[in-house]
Amino acid sequence: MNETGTTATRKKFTVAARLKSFSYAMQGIGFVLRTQHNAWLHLLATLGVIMLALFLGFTPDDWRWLVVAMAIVWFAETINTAMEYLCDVVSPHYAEAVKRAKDIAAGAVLISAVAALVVGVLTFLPYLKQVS
Ligand SMILES: Nc1ncnc2c1ncn2[C@@H]1O[C@H](COP(=O)(O)OP(=O)(O)OP(=O)(O)O)[C@@H](O)[C@H]1O
Repeated sequence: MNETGTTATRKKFTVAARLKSFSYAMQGIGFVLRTQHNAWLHLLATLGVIMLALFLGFTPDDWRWLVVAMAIVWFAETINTAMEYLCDVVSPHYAEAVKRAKDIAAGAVLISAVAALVVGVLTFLPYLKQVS
């Protein structure tokens, strides 16, 4: 441990190190996209929603809602995946506490998806009324 009470060592700030850090984060997102079936569904929904919003000519205000709604789902999904991997390291075999942790993290994804759905419906509704 260092003087800040963490195991992280104090490193000098460099642009190269920040770029490397960014590339690790991109590797994490890439891994989630390649391996998580739920992420494939989120990706499909994200692309569908973006295309529909472009077609309907969303205002910047409405894009804001859409971006926030999509971001919370991706945020929850990536954290959930990280949690699952961590749980498997902590306890590769069945453990009641691991089941609780994984199910609660999955619940967070569900909450975010339902919230995004409500935001999406409320944002799209006025446009769809105009079209019909
Ligand atoms: N090591 C473990 N100990 C206890 N329970 C576990 C463990 N691994 C998974 N579980 C539980 O078993 C159930 C099924 O797990 P699984 O990971 O297959 O869930 P899933 O959400 O269907 O998977 P995926 O997200 O890959 O589609 C969940 O309730 C999960 O919490």
